[in-house]
Amino acid sequence: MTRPGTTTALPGGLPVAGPRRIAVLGAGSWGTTFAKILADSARESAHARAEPIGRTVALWGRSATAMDHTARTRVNDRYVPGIRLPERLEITADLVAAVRGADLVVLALPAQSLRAQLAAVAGHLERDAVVLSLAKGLERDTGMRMSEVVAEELGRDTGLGSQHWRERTCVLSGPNLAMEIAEEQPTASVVAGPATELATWVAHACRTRYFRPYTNTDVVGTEIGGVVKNVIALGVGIADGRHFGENSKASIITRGLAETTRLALALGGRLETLSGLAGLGDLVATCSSPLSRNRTAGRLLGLGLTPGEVQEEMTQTAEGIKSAPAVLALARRHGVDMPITGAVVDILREEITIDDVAPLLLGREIKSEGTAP
Ligand SMILES: NC(=O)C1=CN([C@@H]2O[C@H](COP(=O)(O)OP(=O)(O)OC[C@H]3O[C@@H](n4cnc5c(N)ncnc54)[C@H](O)[C@@H]3O)[C@@H](O)[C@H]2O)C=CC1
Ligand SMILES: O=C(CO)COP(=O)(O)O
Repeated sequence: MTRPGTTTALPGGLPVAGPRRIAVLGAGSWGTTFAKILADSARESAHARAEPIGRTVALWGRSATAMDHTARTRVNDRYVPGIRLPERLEITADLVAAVRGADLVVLALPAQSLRAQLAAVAGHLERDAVVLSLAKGLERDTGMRMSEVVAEELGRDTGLGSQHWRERTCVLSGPNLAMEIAEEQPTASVVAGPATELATWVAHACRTRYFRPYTNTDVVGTEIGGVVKNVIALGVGIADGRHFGENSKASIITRGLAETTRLALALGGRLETLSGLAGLGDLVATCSSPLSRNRTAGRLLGLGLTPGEVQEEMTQTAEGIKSAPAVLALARRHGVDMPITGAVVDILREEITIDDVAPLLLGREIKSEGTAP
């Protein structure tokens, strides 16, 4: 059955057999790794059909020096050290060349940079292109999800209207620590789109023997799961930095899932999404792994560094730091109680000290368990 607000057909102008050219914008850890997935997928599916590889994949990064170096060495030393990138992957700092003819454009940029980059690229996008957002953040000033930013910004800049882009925008989220995937460790993920056909079209383009995308049409739930788990991972990191043990961390993870689910449901997301890869799956991976930048940032806070000192220490994006206040504001607008997010925001604003956080992280009133407020 089709859900209200979803469409059933592949939008016009798309090759049914899958994208012919894919551009990945953003050559950090996830963009570089995802470009590798796409290039490997193109090779594997051509091999399975005993056909030549018909699909090109380009990875764009803003630094000409860094992209030159990566193109020459086939390794992105700074973000995914030691991983050799597929020979056929185009590596470029030329934005126009990257997106020319691309029928799938993947956005692998930090959430707060996305709008400006969309404005820069809008004039060069193919009208029928599909957009896939990988970012796990809310826009700080507006509280918008990335798919909303894409539809609004491209709708305005291309003159095609936000509905045109809403029908063509998918998001990908799940337990996807980039470095593990770059090492080809088996991993699952979720592609959510406005229609199953479109999500499936995208999923086929990023399926490899080590990366397994599932599909759904719950764009809201999938995005909220990815955004809020970063904030909860900050909370778990704080507990870790305070040398609290596994009980504390499991308690924060579990109650963190409850508040994430409350927010997602209030915004129209679905319960099964939050108990799936984009909810529970990502939360567990991020909160358990020393590879997580958000957990690491939280840990530094727990060890007593100020938020400013933590920002200076972090060489990669920890989205939760900038998104946490926007998550809390969004929750308040929808009357959703998020005590762990609230405590993390208080710490980031230096309104409470790390010594006061233990009771706050798990609320203080006696309530019944479950996701209800
Ligand atoms: N690294 C990971 O394991 C995963 C990351 N993500 C999400 O992917 C998004 C991107 O994160 P990462 O690749 O990890 O970040 P990163 O910190 O590794 O790299 C960010 C990249 O974006 C570039 N960049 C920053 N501002 C820019 C701008 N204004 N214009 C153009 N390029 C700009 C940087 O130069 C860098 O290449 C984030 O929203 C993150 O939450 C999602 C799943 C996994
Ligand atoms: O989103 C991620 C794993 O799914 C990456 O988490 P961090 O951004 O905390 O490293």
